[in-house]
Amino acid sequence: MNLERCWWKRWKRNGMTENYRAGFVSVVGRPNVGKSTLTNALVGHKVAITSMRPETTRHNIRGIVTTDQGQLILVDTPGYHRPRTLLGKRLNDMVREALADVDAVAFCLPADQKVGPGDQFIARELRGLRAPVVAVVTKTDTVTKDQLLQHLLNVESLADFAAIVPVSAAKADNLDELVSVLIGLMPQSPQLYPTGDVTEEDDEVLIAEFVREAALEGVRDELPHSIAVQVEEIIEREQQPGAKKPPLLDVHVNIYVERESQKAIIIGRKGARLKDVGTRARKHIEELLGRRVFLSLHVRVAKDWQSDPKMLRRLGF
Ligand SMILES: Nc1nc2c(ncn2[C@@H]2O[C@H](COP(=O)(O)OP(=O)(O)OP(=O)(O)O)[C@@H](O)[C@H]2O)c(=O)[nH]1
Repeated sequence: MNLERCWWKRWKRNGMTENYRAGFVSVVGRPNVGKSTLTNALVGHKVAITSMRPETTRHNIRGIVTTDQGQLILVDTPGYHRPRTLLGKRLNDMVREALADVDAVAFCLPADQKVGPGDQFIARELRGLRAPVVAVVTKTDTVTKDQLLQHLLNVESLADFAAIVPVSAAKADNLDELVSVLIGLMPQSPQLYPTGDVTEEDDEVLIAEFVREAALEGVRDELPHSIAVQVEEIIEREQQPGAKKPPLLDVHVNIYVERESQKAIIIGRKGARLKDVGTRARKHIEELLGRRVFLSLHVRVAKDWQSDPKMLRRLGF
């Protein structure tokens, strides 16, 4: 059988036309400009964690947006920044990796911050790419119309963009327009992932990320950078005879910090803070897995792991 014909028939049957477009879009920008919030808003599901602290994203997380016109695989990247540690260097390498071979780049520039040297640095890095770059002005809900207009002019003079699209992920404003602009830049291609898929990440990666997001809440100074999370194991409990619901899943997760004093902060008075972290993370994990979970969190000290190549490798960097 002619494989190509078979694929074509399936494509047609799924209601796709020959004008369908699909491809990869790298979402880049300085730390804390709203890349992960935007990725989640476009995908319509929580695939990337967010926080008020800069440098939250530590992996290239893929989120999938499917419409009748096309499909976007968004690659949410760590914030591009001046690295202070080996981890920082690895994060920048991840961004560069995410930029290789993409079909378009969404460069996020927040409306509430002046275009600065950090943005100019990224714009220079992007200049060498073959892929078109769309400037996405994020957080438009935080400024007045006049301020937005001025910001758009400043962004325009930064580089030669394929388009400039202002959006607010928080207010779901102009997101459809951004999707349509990005799809317009994708190559003609059949759908790359089945309709309904929202991410490519393993459950373990997402579980670790949900725990890290919960652990980040309310901690200050250097502590957010010092937290790393890894799922140790997931064990299915035995099904009780006659039980109607599926058995609980035991999820064992390690939270690494760099010093004993940080361990005490994460655990909190009489373990209250850790319990709270567990409750919040469990909610997202149960949504993700669609079943009840017993989450057990262990806080461990891995001295200066951000600069320890062996530990970084163990943690997947
Ligand atoms: N008001 C407003 N706040 C936003 C919007 N988008 C993101 N934020 C806030 O900005 C902060 C940073 O958002 P993130 O999505 O984590 O930013 P990021 O660029 O992924 O950050 P890194 O992972 O550090 O690179 C969070 O407190 C968000 O709630 C928006 O459209 N409007």
